[in-house]
Amino acid sequence: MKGYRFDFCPYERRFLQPLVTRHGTWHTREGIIIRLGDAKGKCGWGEIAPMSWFGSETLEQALNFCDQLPTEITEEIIFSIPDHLPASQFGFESALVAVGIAGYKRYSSPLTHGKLLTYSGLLPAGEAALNQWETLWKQGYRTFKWKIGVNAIAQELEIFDLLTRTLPTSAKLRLDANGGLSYQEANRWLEICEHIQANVEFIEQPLPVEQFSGMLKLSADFKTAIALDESVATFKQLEQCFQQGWRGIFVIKPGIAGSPFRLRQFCQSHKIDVVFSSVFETAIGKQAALQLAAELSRGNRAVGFGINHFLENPEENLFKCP
Ligand SMILES: O=C(O)CCC(=O)c1ccccc1C(=O)O
Ligand SMILES: [Mg+2]
Repeated sequence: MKGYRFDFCPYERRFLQPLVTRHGTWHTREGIIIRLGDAKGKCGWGEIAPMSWFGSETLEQALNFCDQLPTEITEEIIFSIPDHLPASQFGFESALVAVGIAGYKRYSSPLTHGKLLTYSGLLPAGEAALNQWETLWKQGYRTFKWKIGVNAIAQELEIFDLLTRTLPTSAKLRLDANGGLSYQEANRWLEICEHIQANVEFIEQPLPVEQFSGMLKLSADFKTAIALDESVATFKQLEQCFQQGWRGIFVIKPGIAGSPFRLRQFCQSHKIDVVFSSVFETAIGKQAALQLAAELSRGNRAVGFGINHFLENPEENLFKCP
């Protein structure tokens, strides 16, 4: 079997604006860039960007996995990466596709797939959203995501009221609770969403992962759509939620969803309503994730890959690998 020379290089980069969610504040993104080289000197890059608070392996587990691999690896090794290392499965498989796996059609860019992706812009949590949506609007964003479940509900509802009154009517708003609402609070948000003029595209992960039946009930009780995110972080969870009857929206973060080959098969055989979303990866992981998004998006849901999240843009100096 064909062997590839394997190198890897850890990176870290600071957020321009720290990401505030109900899980706390995230300042620095750490990950691993990997490189596979073939005998002809061609190489393919991939990225492992774990998010253990979301259900993927930790950075340390990914680093340990890379450390124990030989410097020459095969497709067989890559396709047998265990399921508890989903971000690693994504990184290695995308590097393999990039170096040119036999019999696999490679897409040169998301734009050449015949579909233009539209992008959702991420607003900061709290009232900072009020004076930042306009900048994103001027950059062309028409779909916005705002984090909720961070501050007290009364305060967030007040900001929401102001925000929905000032956003242009053609704007779409996504509310991402990161599992931070109680069942009652989720009902309250959804009731308000149904009685306003503004266009709320969906509420993302209103309840904690354990409360799947609560989310099924919310999606049956309200017209505003519910999207699962943390509940479907890895492929196994995605499959389980589908089997348990979820027919609402699935947020897919390819960077932590595991094997892209398996994800592609699943999305092609079950016609699910998907929103693709970033894990704040570098251009390397983003390119691979957006290729999948362009290929597998149905309908016209904006992808959650906004720009300008980082202070350092270190792609150019990442590769001081041996
Ligand atoms: O999906 C988007 O629109 C942006 C990405 C995003 O919100 C996100 C990014 C990193 C980690 C978690 C999340 C999230 O959806 O909760
Ligand atoms: Mg989310």
